Amino acid sequence: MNAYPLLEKIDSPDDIKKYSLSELEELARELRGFIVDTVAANGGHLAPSLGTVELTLALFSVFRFPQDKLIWDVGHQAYSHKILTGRRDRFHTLRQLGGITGFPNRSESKYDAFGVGHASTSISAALGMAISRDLCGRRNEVIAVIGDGALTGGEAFEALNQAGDLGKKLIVILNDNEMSIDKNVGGMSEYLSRIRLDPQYNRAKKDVGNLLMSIPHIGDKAYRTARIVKDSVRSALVPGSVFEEIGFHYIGPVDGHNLSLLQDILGRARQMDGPVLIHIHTKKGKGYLPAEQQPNKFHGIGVFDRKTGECPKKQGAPSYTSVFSKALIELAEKDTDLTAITAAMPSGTGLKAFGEVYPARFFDVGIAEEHAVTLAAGMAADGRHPVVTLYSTFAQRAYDQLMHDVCLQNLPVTLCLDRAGLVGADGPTHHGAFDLSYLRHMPNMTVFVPKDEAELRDMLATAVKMDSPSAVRYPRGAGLGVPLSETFHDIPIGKAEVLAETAEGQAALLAVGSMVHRAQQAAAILGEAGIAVSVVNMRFVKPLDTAVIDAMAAGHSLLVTLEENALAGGFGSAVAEYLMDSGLAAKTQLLRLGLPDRFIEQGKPAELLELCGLQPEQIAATVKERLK
Ligand SMILES: Cc1ncc(C[n+]2csc(CCOP(=O)(O)OP(=O)(O)O)c2C)c(N)n1
Ligand SMILES: CC(=O)[C@@H](O)[C@H](O)COP(=O)(O)O
Ligand SMILES: [Mg+2]
Repeated sequence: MNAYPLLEKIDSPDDIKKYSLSELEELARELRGFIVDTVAANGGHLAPSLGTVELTLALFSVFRFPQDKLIWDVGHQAYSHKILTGRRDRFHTLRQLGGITGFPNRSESKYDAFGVGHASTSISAALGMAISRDLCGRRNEVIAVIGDGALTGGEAFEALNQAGDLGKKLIVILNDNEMSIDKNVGGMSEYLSRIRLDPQYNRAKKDVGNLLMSIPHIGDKAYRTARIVKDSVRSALVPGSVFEEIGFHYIGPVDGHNLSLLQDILGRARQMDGPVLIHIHTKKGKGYLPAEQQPNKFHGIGVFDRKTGECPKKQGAPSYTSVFSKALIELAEKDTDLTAITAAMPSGTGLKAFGEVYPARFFDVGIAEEHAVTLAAGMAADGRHPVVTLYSTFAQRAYDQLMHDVCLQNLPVTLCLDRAGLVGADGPTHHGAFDLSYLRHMPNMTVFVPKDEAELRDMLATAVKMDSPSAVRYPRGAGLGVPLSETFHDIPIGKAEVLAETAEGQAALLAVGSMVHRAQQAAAILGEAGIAVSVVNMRFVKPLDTAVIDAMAAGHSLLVTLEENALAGGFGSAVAEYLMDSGLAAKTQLLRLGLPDRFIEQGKPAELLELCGLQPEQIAATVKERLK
């Protein structure tokens, strides 16, 4: 029997316009079933996408895409959008190598108006499109959908600020599900809950007609006059007055699962002049009980059993994240100056546990990486030692804060970069491919790269004792399963560790982080082929252990650098610069292995490493070829 009879008739969003309200409600059920089936098999962002099913159907039934432009913030809630825009038949390849990507992507579909993955960009991009439209004299609509979590990001406020001022026709839909990945934080989040608790919302839920009446029509003079008279009493009483005050028409809060109400409101918003903000209230995980009950777990999830919602039990080595989490708690017991800062990723970075043990020293700043780093700089300037833990990819946001606020003032802030290297299914928006490149040129910075989870503990302990900026970068997922010591050992700053040295070696493999173990495996393969190579765990990208490079250059004709970072400007570049500057380049060959100068696609980490030629057999073959 066909499980998705309505869905299977949809080849383009225009088909949705033919469906009656009751058919659309049935279609919403089918979409949810289809999404749960696929994510159970592939993993993905389930709970956010289940919450936006009615919104997507309402948008597609009211607007004309792709002439009208729809920009999803983060894009992790856009699975219905993907399925309804010609990608249903390929949706089973979601997040797999060569398959449908997990986020809207301009090269994947003409309906994906803007590529996303990092939060809080949608309103800026939408405003840019609205300005461009007006410059060309076109009349299409531009719509940004942003979550309450993404609204904590500074860029969203910067865009609202300008959009309210410019007065361009623009629709912003605030999808408020009372959650970021974890609990949402901040004054804006509190403000949104006050609006939801406003008796007017509860009245409006019962009396839809009244809510619709309150939406102004084009040329509604009384409304305009009321807006111009900035009456403080009105400001205090009218929900959404903050948005009104900066220049938006505010509509809401609206039940985001009431399809006909959404259709009505979107239809009216389309008729309005100027920027409009529609505040909808939705449930994260809507329609799939395990996700409704545990929206955090089902925000982004691996494969799971559709019937029970259970994930396969994790076996094997502890993750780098969990080793980091425990180590920081242990260190903070003795060092009461340590504080910990996350930008909306307490679970993902492992800092949630720190917050439970040391609530007064833990800070979740929302999706605000820039603020997180300068906040840390402020604490450090006043005598604390903050540990800012960010995903490598999101730390890109805070480049200037690291440079200008932390390094320039030589402040003792430790940046912990989780998910460094290739992350897998999230793809190019999320790979931590560039941190060694963007940290290496910051004066005063020390960059630690642990080869395994035991070294991560020791590097963290060493970094938090420093009185200057430091960064520790480690990969997503399980460690190598090495034994963990009960105590911490200092790692000498800037000193590499020689793991294997051959007197008559032709090549020396100089590796950092995740590539150290692969270098050892490659060395074993080469050894079996009768080629003896030395292996060095470089440990630091800055300062570079130039003494070890000198020694390796003296004993080997070929140096090979290995890193899970972009080759452009990364560890290998640092070695190349040193060889040139020291004159060693004249007699020493250098082979740099790492991530090529392109954005790496999504896929399983092993598949991606293979694409980049970084699996041990490939490394061995490349070295062998070069030695010829
Ligand atoms: C710059 C940046 N920092 C952190 C993240 C990780 N992240 C992805 S979704 C999300 C929460 C978004 O919450 P919200 O916008 O309310 O969407 P919801 O998941 O609740 O639908 C976070 C923190 C990100 N994508 N981009
Ligand atoms: C959409 C987003 O940015 C996050 O949900 C991210 O996908 C989490 O990644 P991890 O699964 O590595 O925690
Ligand atoms: Mg949310």
